[in-house]
Amino acid sequence: MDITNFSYQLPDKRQLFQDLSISFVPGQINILLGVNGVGKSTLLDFIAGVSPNKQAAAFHDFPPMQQVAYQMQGVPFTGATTVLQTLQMMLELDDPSLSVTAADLPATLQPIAHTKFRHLSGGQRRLVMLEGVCHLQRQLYLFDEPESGLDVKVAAQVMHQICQLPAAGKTVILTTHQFENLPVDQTHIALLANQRCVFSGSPQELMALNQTTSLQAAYLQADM
Ligand SMILES: Nc1ncnc2c1ncn2[C@@H]1O[C@H](COP(=O)(O)OP(=O)(O)OP(=O)(O)O)[C@@H](O)[C@H]1O
Repeated sequence: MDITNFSYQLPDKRQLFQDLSISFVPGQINILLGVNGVGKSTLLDFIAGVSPNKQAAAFHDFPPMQQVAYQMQGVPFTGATTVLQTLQMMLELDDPSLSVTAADLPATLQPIAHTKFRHLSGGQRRLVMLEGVCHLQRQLYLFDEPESGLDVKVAAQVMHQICQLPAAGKTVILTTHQFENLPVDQTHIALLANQRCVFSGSPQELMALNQTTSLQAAYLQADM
């Protein structure tokens, strides 16, 4: 899955990408890194097809929109539905005959199965959305800062859940600013800076390039 020579100007005429070429590895966890505002979420929007002016010629071998599950930042549900009703609605997107009960939910969600969304904390809302997105049957999963706002223990669980997807042949692209829980095996890193992709490779290659054994240190030393 490649993007080649992709340029994009924001509505206020600032150039966000200039001849951006970037690759993602199918069947792996692809981690999109870069400082705040570099364009990670915008790029996910283009990959997901939610940005209307996608320059199709620059995007190669991505699955069609119907095969993409996208967990955007924020939570798109109103407060009136319960956790179970929300997950049921998401399951029905794939197959109206599917149903979910409280007993099917992971232990973290069972106690809040019948709680309305408006009574959940921000972190709990994110957990529910993650659960729903992971159960959709898609080829490509996009997660925009899936650990943001979560307690360290829950964040580790979230990353563990996401890391199960490649074992089922799925491809993941995620953005993050946290390094603690990032998997280093079967992982591809793409680093955005200065309107381009300035590094593409494994975590080991990024660490070797910057002569460190810490991924976070390698990121901090990278040329951005
Ligand atoms: N609708 C919009 N109109 C104008 N500018 C926008 C719009 N959406 C995003 N931007 C700008 O695009 C730039 C990239 O934003 P984006 O959210 O893609 O960055 P990011 O790398 O995901 O940042 P963060 O790590 O903070 O989430 C930012 O400068 C932002 O202000």
